[in-house]
Amino acid sequence: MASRKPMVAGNWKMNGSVELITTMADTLKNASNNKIDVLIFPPFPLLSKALEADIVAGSQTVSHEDAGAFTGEVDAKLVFELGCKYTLVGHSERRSIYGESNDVVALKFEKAQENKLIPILCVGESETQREQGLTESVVAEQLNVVIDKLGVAALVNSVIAYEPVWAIGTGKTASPKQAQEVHKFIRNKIAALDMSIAENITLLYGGSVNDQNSELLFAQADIDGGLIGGASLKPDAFLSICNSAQRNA
Ligand SMILES: O=C(CO)COP(=O)(O)O
Repeated sequence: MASRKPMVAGNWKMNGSVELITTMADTLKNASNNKIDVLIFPPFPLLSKALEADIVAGSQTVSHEDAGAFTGEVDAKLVFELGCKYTLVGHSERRSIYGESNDVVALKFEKAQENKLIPILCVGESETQREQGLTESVVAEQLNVVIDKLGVAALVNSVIAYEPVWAIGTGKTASPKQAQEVHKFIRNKIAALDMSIAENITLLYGGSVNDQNSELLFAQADIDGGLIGGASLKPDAFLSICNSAQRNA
């Protein structure tokens, strides 16, 4: 019997403000979070404000190094010490804009877990890759690099977010059927290695999720919640997405 808990996570990217933390904290008090996990990934300087306001918060990335002369980087140990439970790793914007390879993403995943953070591993194909029928092989490779390096057991304390690159910030959401197909592929792939991990791992969908489409997406059997970009900057829309997840929990 699967025991996975739905999750709604807001990735603010390079957006937000101290004021938005306050508004969001007030709004999220209305989200009864007992059945789902609700969390925010604000920019680094807002993390302590979010935690002080009782928002569960995580970082948008962590360094793949422990410490040292890496100007501008932030290490996982510090993020954990601050009070965070989660970090994103391998978001497609980190991969495409900052050149993070699958190997670097796997190192970040490892550093997160070594420092007691739960990594949310982002995977997903580009539009061209989908058109070429490569969706499953791209997603499989992104997962394999982590599994080959750390073993399938490393997935126990992790979350996977399927975010098709063509759906991010474009308003082109994957249909519930398209998203479910890839989520099912991911769960089956893990199940081939370990059934219990596959049944219990939380799989999020991300890419133009809003308060109009979240209900149907979250109703899919293998979609356990969402990683929300733009709509997570609008407290009312974000609350309404949380409520959809709650209804489907
Ligand atoms: O990248 C995303 C979340 O990590 C999705 O962004 P949007 O919801 O703005 O498409």
